[in-house]
Order: sequence, then structure tokens, then C-alpha cells
Amino acid sequence: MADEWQEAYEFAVEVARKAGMVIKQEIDKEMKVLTKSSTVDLVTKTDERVEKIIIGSLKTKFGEKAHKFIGEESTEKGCELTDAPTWIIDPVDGTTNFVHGFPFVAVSIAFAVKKELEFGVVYSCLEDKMYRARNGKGAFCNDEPISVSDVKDITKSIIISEHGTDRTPAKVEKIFSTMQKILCIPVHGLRGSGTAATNMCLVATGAVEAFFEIGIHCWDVAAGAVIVREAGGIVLDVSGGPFDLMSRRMLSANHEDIAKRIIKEIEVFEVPRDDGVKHLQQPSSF
Ligand SMILES: Nc1ncnc2c1ncn2[C@@H]1O[C@H](CO)[C@@H](O)[C@H]1OP(=O)(O)O
Ligand SMILES: [Mg+2]
Repeated sequence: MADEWQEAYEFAVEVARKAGMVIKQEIDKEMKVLTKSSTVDLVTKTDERVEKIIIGSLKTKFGEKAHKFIGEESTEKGCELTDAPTWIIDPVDGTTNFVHGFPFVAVSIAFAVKKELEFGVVYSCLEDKMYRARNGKGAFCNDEPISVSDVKDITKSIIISEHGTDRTPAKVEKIFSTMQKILCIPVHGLRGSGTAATNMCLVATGAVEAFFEIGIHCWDVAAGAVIVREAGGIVLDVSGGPFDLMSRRMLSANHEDIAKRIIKEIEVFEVPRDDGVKHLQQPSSF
């Protein structure tokens, strides 16, 4: 079939909008905040509810068993990406922002077939920005085509990174040391929206030149990866090797020159992979 996944792509946009409406309704209400891996790794009933709405809608549309699902709130053990058509979902990306009313919260929905990402949808619901991209068909924000910045000189760039949820002093030191070195190149600025999915869309629109993070999960970056690539950018491992969705390491940039310069400064630290595979060597291409 020539355009086998177009219907799924269009439906993903619809579902992301519906999920975003629920988040918008919930954000002003008093909420019960629970924690996951640490006291700063937050989750709310809304995360769980929105994920159920998304997966429920997709199952109703495409059948209970036709597709597989990897969701932030429903994947308990490792994430297994097989050849089967698979949805990769973050119902509320930027949960800490959501809890505090910091105005960047996104719904992230990606779809992979034969382990390759086919399309991605990121709905930055508080800004009402619907980002979407499908392989070979371009990237859009609210139906307008988007493309990455053409800045190749790092000293004229804005770079995004985040701090993650691990407060182990040795890790925090590496994160801040990397940020300090990048800031002092110098770059025009360092930023962070608090949602990896939105950060990737900011690379895709050219608002910033790059976003990198170690510790993110597959559901944070799967949709954004398609959007960045279709907007003309690149998505790599933080070593410069090929991007591995399960590695919890990601660098997205407008151009190879910017990526190479950042990679020189990144102090890499170990994180367990999303698929539970141990000791997979990350190849470097730069
Ligand atoms: N352990 C971790 N380290 C780094 N980033 C993480 C992380 N867990 C989640 N993130 C994601 O990275 C961004 C902030 O660092 C958010 O998109 C957040 O997603 P979340 O809000 O869905 O948890
Ligand atoms: Mg997330």
C-alpha cells in the first residue's frame, strides 16, 4: 500500500489534541503528586489518565492486538521495540512543569514500524502548538512547514539541555561541567523548557540550534526525532554515533558543525538503557 500509515498519522494528531485538552483542563485543579524513581521524579493521576485515553483511543481505532504500545506510565519492565507497528507515548512530557504550572507541557506520540520511526506528533498543549512530521513528508507546526536554523557557528547559537531527575552529586557535577564548558565557548545562551519533546521542536523550528540530554527515555524523544529530521536537522547519540532510541542518550542539532562542537564538551555518564540491554558499546562517528 502506497500510503499505509497516513490514516494512523492523522489519527495521532487528533488523539494528541484530545489528550492536550484534558491536560489543559486539569492543570488548574488541585492535584495529588506522587513520585517514581526519586523525590523529584513526579507523576500525577493526569499522566495515567491521559495515557489511558491515548492508548484506549488507538486500540478502539486500530484493534486491540494489531499494534504494540510503549507508554511512559504503562511500561513497567523494559521497553521492547519489535518489528510490529508500535506506538511510543509520553502522555504528559514535562510533568514537573505541569505540577508547577510552568507553561510548557507536551503530549508526545510516535509510531515505529520494523523498528524505524514512521511519524511523530508533539502537541505543546498550553501554547496550542501542534508539531507533526512523517518520514519524507516534512515537518509542520500548526500546519505551517518548519525548518531548522542555518547557523553553523556555535558562538552564534542557543543550546538547550536539561538537568534530569537524578540528583547524585557526581552526575549533577558532570551535567553542570558540560553546561559550563558550552556556555563559555561562548554561546549566545543556554535554555531549557522542561520538556524534551518541546525542546526538540524548538530545534526543528530554528529557535535554538541544538538540544542534548542523557537520561531521557524513548517516549520523550521518539516523536521529536522524526520532527527534527524532517525539519532538516540531525539526531545522534551524544558521542556522535547513530541515534539509538533505547540508549537514553540523544543529541539533536540543526547542523553537523554545531553537533560536533557540542560533542567535544559533553561529559558522558552511564544510565541503564530503556530496553534493559547491558553494556552496549556506543559507536562514535566524529
Ligand atoms: N531521568 C531522567 N533524566 C533526564 N530527563 C528525564 C528523565 N526522566 C524524564 N526525563 C525527561 O526529560 C525532560 C526534563 O529533563 C522531560 O522531558 C522529562 O520527561 P517527563 O516530564 O515525562 O518525566
Ligand atoms: Mg517525558
